[in-house]
Amino acid sequence: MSGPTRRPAIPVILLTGYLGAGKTSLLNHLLRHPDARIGVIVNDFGDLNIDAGLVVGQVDEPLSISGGCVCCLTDDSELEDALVAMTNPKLRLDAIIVEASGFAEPLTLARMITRMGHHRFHLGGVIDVVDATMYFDTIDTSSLPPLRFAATTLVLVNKLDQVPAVDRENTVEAVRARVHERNPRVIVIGTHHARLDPTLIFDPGEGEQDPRRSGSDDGDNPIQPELPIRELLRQAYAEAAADELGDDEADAESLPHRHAQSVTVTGSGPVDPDAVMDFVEDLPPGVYRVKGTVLAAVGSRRRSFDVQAVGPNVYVAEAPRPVPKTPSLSAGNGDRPDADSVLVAIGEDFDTEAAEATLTAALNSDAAGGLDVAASGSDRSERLLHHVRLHT
Ligand SMILES: Nc1nc2c(ncn2[C@@H]2O[C@H](COP(=O)(O)OP(=O)(O)OP(=O)(O)O)[C@@H](O)[C@H]2O)c(=O)[nH]1
Repeated sequence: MSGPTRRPAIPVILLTGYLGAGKTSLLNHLLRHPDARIGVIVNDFGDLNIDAGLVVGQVDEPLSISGGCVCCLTDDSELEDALVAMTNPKLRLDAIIVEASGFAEPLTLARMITRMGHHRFHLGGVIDVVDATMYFDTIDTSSLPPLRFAATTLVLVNKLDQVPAVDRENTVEAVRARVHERNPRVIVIGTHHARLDPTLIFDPGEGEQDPRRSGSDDGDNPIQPELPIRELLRQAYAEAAADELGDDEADAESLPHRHAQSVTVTGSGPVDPDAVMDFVEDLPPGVYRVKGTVLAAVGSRRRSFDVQAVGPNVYVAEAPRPVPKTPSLSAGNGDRPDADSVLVAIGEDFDTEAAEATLTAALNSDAAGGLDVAASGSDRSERLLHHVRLHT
């Protein structure tokens, strides 16, 4: 999305949840995705329980790579060094997931990542996994909803297979209501075995496709991009997962199994930056992510910006080159050779028509004559530029 000299910042996703809720299951599920290249940081060495077959190398090495990377930290102060190391373009990672121990406080962790403010990575969301059968006995036991949801962007109500089929919807709804009492912007999704559609939280294969992260022009110390055994391991795990389902398959089919929805909108000419920021700073209900590139008038110049939002976290960076001629942002968006800007909104159960209408207006304000760019371009870019300054 951005130019040849600037590498896109990698999203850092925090994975939190009460003991045994399903954090490791989610991690393993994401690692199994055939296109995913995920860096993993586990800050509790003793609890490391990632599928060993998906991890190559010794766990006490600072970095190792196959389907995913593992860096085990026994000390939180090492976190920033590990994150910086994982942004090495040779690793071509799509995302870095930090699995916190069961007792970690999401708010504190989120603040820690944000404070680091490193332009090579940014907070890409906080996922909290809760156990559908234990939620009201463990993390939500007082009259006030848990504070942890203030920092959360996505809650998985996991282990729904252990709830009678007739009660599943109500169970998710009860958790959703409590979470929303604390933070109405959190997306709440029911899962079993933490089977989450990965496109909700990162772009599988994005790091692989991005030549700036390939390091291929960098001859020394190459890291083998793909271990031959990787595919075999994925097949083995896919078969194991099928066996695990076994006779429960039919029942599992009746479990909520939703996929992410997405809307892709393009625009020509400079966007209305304020309208874009209105959208990304206050995402409509159900929209979890927004990503793309926009062309904006800043003073007398036109500049392109990479824009990302995950829940309440907004990330904007200057894009040295405009939107690619063939955006590969989302399935079904097709070729849009004339686009100056493109934004994709991703979420679950959201009003796609309303989102499309709002974004279309924001990205085509010039054509609609609704914005006098020459007169107001600079002022209207101020919020956009403010976010850029936060990461430089
Ligand atoms: N029946 C059922 N079991 C699950 C589900 N998700 C996870 N489990 C099981 O629950 C146990 C705990 O899951 P983990 O993924 O290890 O949970 P965790 O949050 O990483 O656990 P800690 O690291 O101990 O905090 C494992 O035995 C999983 O196989 C689910 O949706 N349904």
